[in-house]
Amino acid sequence: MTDPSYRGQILVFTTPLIGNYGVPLNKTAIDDKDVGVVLESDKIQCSAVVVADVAEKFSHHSAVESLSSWCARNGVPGITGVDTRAITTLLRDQGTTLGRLAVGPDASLASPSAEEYWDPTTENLVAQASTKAPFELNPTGDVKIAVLDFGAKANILRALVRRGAAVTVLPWNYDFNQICDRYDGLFLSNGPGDPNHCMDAAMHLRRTMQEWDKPIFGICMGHQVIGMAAGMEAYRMMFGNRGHNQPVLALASAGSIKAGRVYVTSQNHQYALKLEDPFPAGWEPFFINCNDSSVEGIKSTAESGKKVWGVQFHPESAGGPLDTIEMFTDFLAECRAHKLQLNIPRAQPMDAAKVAPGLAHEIPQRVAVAA
Ligand SMILES: NC(=O)CC[C@H](N)C(=O)O
Repeated sequence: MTDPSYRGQILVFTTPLIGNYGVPLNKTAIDDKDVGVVLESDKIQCSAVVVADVAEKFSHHSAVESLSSWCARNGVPGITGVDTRAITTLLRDQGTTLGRLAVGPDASLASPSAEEYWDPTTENLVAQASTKAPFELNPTGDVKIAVLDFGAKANILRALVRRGAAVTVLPWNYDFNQICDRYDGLFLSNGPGDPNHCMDAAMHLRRTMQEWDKPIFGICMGHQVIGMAAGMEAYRMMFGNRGHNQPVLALASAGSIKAGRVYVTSQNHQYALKLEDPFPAGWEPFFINCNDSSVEGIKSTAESGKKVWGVQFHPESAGGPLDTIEMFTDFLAECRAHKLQLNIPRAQPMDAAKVAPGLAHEIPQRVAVAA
């Protein structure tokens, strides 16, 4: 409920009893090593929740309030006592649907006109969810990562900081090209709504990918923006992929990921990159969804000389399986290797004939540095 990617959505829980763990205290003080929250952001992001049976009594050592009191404090409506199985069946048949919560006598049998349904996808929800001003986490980290914030989950920032990165979080439409020299890697976050609202970011990124050869990694919305910058198209799926048990097949190896393996992943998306054959020059498919064959990841080819990856799923989990969590380690390892390579002084061209007459052919022209 606090994942900013759910902004604007009414969530229908298929688990019948919801709220029995209660809600923990969500601290909101950023210190320079922590992202400042326990949950995925500082507030409830979804528009409403629908649960079959809400637990008023909660029991968990870290809980401080019930689900309904938390919703009330956040001004987010919830409805209970409805048949979520019937709603799920309807959504399974007709796909994600515009919805509306109404209670009381006036609501019964009322059939609102189409204009009475708010369609969140018409708005740029990313502009609402993104940070308004840049901020830093763990400034003393050894590798400097810029994060384009489309509505980042806290656990993504945590995954970077816990692996030693100094993280600068930038607004979604910030032109990174102006400051790219200061960073060792670029990360593009998850975010709510239609990725086509982020075309400005994709255009900035297109230039970055042409002119900057350091590692770039994107998750979910970030992956879609990378795809759009590479010339691919993002479309709205009839059935989004959600939940914590989505199997994806790796089609290429990179870092900890091995081609041919299936990884179980956490997902939350309504849009996807269109599967193209062939892929744009310099790009290849990275992962494919085992259930619906949708694109789950793309990467730059070895021949392109670039290090760019995007995944549609959530390696940071929270919640869900940790099968792909090492992708953060892989990304930072690439950034560190790249940084090391840049910092090692290159061999100066020498006048071979003067240094060692007769041995000129043995003096290496370039020093190769192992990654
Ligand atoms: N979690 C995300 O980043 C989702 C991306 C995009 N909003 C989608 O629904 O496809």
